[in-house]
Amino acid sequence: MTASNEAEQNQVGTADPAAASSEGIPLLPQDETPSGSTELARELRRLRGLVAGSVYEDVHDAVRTVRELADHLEAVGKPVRPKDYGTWGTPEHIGANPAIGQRNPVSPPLEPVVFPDATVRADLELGIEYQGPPGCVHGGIVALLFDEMLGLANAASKSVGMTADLRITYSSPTPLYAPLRFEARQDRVEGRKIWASATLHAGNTLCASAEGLFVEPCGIRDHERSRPIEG
Ligand SMILES: CCCCCCCC/C=C\CCCCCCCC(=O)SCCNC(=O)CCNC(=O)[C@H](O)C(C)(C)COP(=O)(O)OP(=O)(O)OC[C@H]1O[C@@H](n2cnc3c(N)ncnc32)[C@H](O)[C@@H]1OP(=O)(O)O
Repeated sequence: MTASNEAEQNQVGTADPAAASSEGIPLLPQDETPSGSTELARELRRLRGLVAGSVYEDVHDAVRTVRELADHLEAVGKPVRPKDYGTWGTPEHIGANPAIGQRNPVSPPLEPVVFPDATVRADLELGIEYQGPPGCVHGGIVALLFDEMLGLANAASKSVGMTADLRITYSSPTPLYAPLRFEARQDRVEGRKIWASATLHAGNTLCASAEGLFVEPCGIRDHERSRPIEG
């Protein structure tokens, strides 16, 4: 197997939509990492919700504990730097993503599934740590998740690019602690330009919709695909 084939095999977001049932199949692998990083991120997500969503009389002991934990992790961890990935979409790259990264406590995380028509869907609930207006999801968080969903819809359709233009229409407040559904699809491709669109519903209510233009970076195709994209 060539290096670029191997890199492509390891890429996430490459599940074949044709293999999906009408229930969809996960677009990204949802494996627990043997190291426990996924579990660590899950507990830190809990902490984010607790810290953002509560007031405490005295947290000095908790501060000490968390500081010791951070010192320990800093001492024993091996940093994963962008220049080490070699390519886009590897577990090391995607794990740190703020929308879908299983290693990133900032990510909800989105757990997208793909359907045979290459539509990508993600169901989730968002808590207080994502709040904008009282009881509602922050508009910037909605934009982040739309950007990711559009990117994933492009990945499912096997042509991807950098976000060049992202337009969001906020139609109705997006509620916290309510089942939300994102759906995204690639609409068309012309040369290096890719258009995709998405919706966000809470039940039957359309909360927001998005349209994005993505531009395929030079050097992402074929044999050059595993070349890192310089930002
Ligand atoms: C990419 C490979 C991925 C592989 C992954 C596989 C696995 C997937 C797994 C997981 C998916 C993860 C998904 C992540 C999602 C997150 C996405 C982001 O957050 S991206 C960061 C934010 N975006 C930027 O930082 C861009 C900054 N801008 C640029 O770098 C450039 O401006 C760029 C690349 C967008 C275009 O630059 P130029 O030099 O390559 O190309 P020019 O010639 O300027 O434009 C090409 C065509 O596009 C139009 N164009 C460019 N920008 C436009 C704009 N803003 N509005 C309208 N048209 C625009 C131009 O008019 C031109 O059109 P004419 O060919 O003449 O018809």
